[in-house]
Amino acid sequence: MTLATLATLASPAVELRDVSVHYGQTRALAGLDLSVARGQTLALLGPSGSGKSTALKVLAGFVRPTSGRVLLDGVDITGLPPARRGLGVVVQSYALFPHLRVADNVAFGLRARRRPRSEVRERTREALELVGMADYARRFPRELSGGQQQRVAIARALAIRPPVLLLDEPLSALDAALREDMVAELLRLRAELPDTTLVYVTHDQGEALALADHIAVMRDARLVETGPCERLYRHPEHPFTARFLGAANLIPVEVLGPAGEGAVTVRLGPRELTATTAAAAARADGGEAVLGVRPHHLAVHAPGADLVPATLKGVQWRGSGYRLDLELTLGGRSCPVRADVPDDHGLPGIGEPVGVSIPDGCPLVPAEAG
Ligand SMILES: Nc1ncnc2c1ncn2[C@@H]1O[C@H](COP(=O)(O)OP(=O)(O)OP(=O)(O)O)[C@@H](O)[C@H]1O
Repeated sequence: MTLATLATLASPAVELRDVSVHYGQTRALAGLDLSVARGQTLALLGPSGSGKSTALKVLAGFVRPTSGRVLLDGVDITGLPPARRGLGVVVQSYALFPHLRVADNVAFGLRARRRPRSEVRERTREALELVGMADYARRFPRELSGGQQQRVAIARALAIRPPVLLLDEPLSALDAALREDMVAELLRLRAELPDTTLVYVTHDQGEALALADHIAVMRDARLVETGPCERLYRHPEHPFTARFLGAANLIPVEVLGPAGEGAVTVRLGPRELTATTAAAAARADGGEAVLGVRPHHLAVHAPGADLVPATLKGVQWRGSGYRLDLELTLGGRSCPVRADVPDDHGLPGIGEPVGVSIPDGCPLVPAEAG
């Protein structure tokens, strides 16, 4: 193995280095650094307008960055047109050619690359089998359901055997039930293509957690935080991550001091709790910090001396349970929070006092960051 090959293997599969994009006066990306390892699935997660699609388009080559570089296996491809990058791209609207049959849609990229006929036939069949659409090869896109069209779009991207597959909200046009099915399909596909690197744009945290092994959280043209899914969910370092990934309530607490490895004691109303800390949050020692408490971690009781006093502000029935709007009273300040509880037994009327308990083990995040 040559040194050059070794260097390629060690490089991330795709990388954005200090990439900025301006569309006229709009800044869509501001100094984005992103690196995706070979075989990794990275979800780009963030609210609408945060720059996710732009980041993907820069990787695909559809948008030229105002500044910064794009690397594929360590090689600078910033100036390379999309077709010469050899990446698979699937966008929101399936963009199948309506006048071509399924098989011809899938074969399109291979024919454009002037591959021999036998190879085109073989790879088209293989790609359609991979997405479970081999029986539909002769149909036209209009004769398929939305989910089936989406699978064909994925097969078309896969047919060229791209080392990197870029998916931009591929399920956004589908209804909820079909999305669930497609997430399961994509997971199966993922398992069959362990060496393919996947970048998946979504604003749906459930999809991101189900499909990705790493998540990059974006907001306002910038990367907020990136890391393995579980780390980001359980130990977010930024309040925005805690809120966006798991809808955590951000409750101000007083940090009292360390409580062993990766934990601190905090005071929340009348209670002392143990909170987990990531490296950045540990710096909040003694300072302003907030506890990220997910709605299903709050429990609501009748008022009590060792409970956080609160007022019930609203109740919504959600089918599988109840979503409560509460206002915590914390040393004269009030803090709105949401709680998800399984039933409404024992709940007082709107405007009445309640007591709230919060478990140990919620993540502490610095209040000033994010
Ligand atoms: N072609 C364009 N011309 C001008 N502004 C654009 C263009 N494309 C995107 N923008 C702007 O750039 C910003 C980032 O857009 P982008 O599509 O990357 O966000 P996003 O996070 O993918 O959003 P969504 O989830 O709504 O698709 C937004 O403010 C958007 O309005």
